[in-house]
Amino acid sequence: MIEQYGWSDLLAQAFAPHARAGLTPGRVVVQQRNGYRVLADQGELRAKAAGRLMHEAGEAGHPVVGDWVALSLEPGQRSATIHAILPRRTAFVRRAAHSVQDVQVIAANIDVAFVVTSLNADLNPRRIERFLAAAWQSGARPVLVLTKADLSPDLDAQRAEMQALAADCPVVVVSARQGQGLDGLLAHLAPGETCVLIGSSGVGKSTLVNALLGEDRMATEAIRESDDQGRHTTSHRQLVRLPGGGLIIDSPGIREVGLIDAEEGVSAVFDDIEALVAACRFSDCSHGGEPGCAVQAALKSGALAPARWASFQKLGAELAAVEDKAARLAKDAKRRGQKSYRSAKKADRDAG
Ligand SMILES: Nc1nc2c(ncn2[C@@H]2O[C@H](COP(=O)(O)OP(=O)(O)OP(=O)(O)O)[C@@H](O)[C@H]2O)c(=O)[nH]1
Ligand SMILES: [Zn+2]
Repeated sequence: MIEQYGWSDLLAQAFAPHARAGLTPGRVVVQQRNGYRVLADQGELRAKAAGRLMHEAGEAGHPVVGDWVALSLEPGQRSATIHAILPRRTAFVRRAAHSVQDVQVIAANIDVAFVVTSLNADLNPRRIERFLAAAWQSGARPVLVLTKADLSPDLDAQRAEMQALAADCPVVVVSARQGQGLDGLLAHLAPGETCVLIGSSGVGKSTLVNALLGEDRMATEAIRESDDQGRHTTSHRQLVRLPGGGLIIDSPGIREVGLIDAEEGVSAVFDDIEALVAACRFSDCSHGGEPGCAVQAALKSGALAPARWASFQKLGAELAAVEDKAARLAKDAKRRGQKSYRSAKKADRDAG
């Protein structure tokens, strides 16, 4: 069962200590105000996060849709407790509303981000760039999707303009209305991989999701109607299997992820990582194994997804070329009264 939701040998390896502790793997498919629904080999279960997990982890360490988790099952009941989250491969985050330091993870372990824009209206390059940046920063592979091809005044010119903007990322053209281009879009999503659709309101995301779900959508609705809990959920099902074997996460939060922090620009999406870097014990930490490295700790706990860290490093290198980073870091370190790793090492040597 869980293989169909993207379970892999790599995940099984990461899960091994939890398996030895008698826990069961599952994937969070729905996040509700008062709990979760989790897909395990036993089927879909209601789940609550263990108090310890909620208290010990910051907000970024709370389970979200797409997370792989370690569960204990209540015998005879269709409910479970989440004890741990496996390290996230990728993650969409935004700053938590109540705090600048804290980040909120919206969804995890997404392989492909379809950035959707429609061909009937004026194309907005800045907005598309922002959605593409949000996709890159999550660690997912972006694919630019041009919808409503049937309404395009000049398809070839628009496609060329968008391909130039999207650089290396693939561009696909679809018309959900005419049922065109869906196979080309799905070609970017392997079985067991997870995708999201992000983009502005009205560009045709819902229409596209419905087209991709096809007949399975009916089955999804039927499952919800017969929900034996007898309670209607306010949030719709968020992680769903597509007929072709891919998976899709759909929720209002994820759809608009690229619009968050628009004012501050895309670099604001990396605030959480900058806070981690500032929390390393040494001001010149290379995050490559020094003691007291907050980045390595976050990678290990799963609070920071490796692909996000890789994107940050890539962008960080680019930023360093345009601003005097060294001067800024030195100033920051002085303000915090941090010791440099190199000078601490030297002091150790001198003392010993
Ligand atoms: N002509 C044409 N219209 C389309 C196509 N796809 C979607 N539409 C129409 O565009 C409008 C908006 O589509 P939605 O799917 O609701 O857009 P959305 O991106 O989900 O919007 P939000 O739910 O606000 O995020 C609807 O009236 C659709 O019928 C298409 O391929 N061709
Ligand atoms: Zn570090």
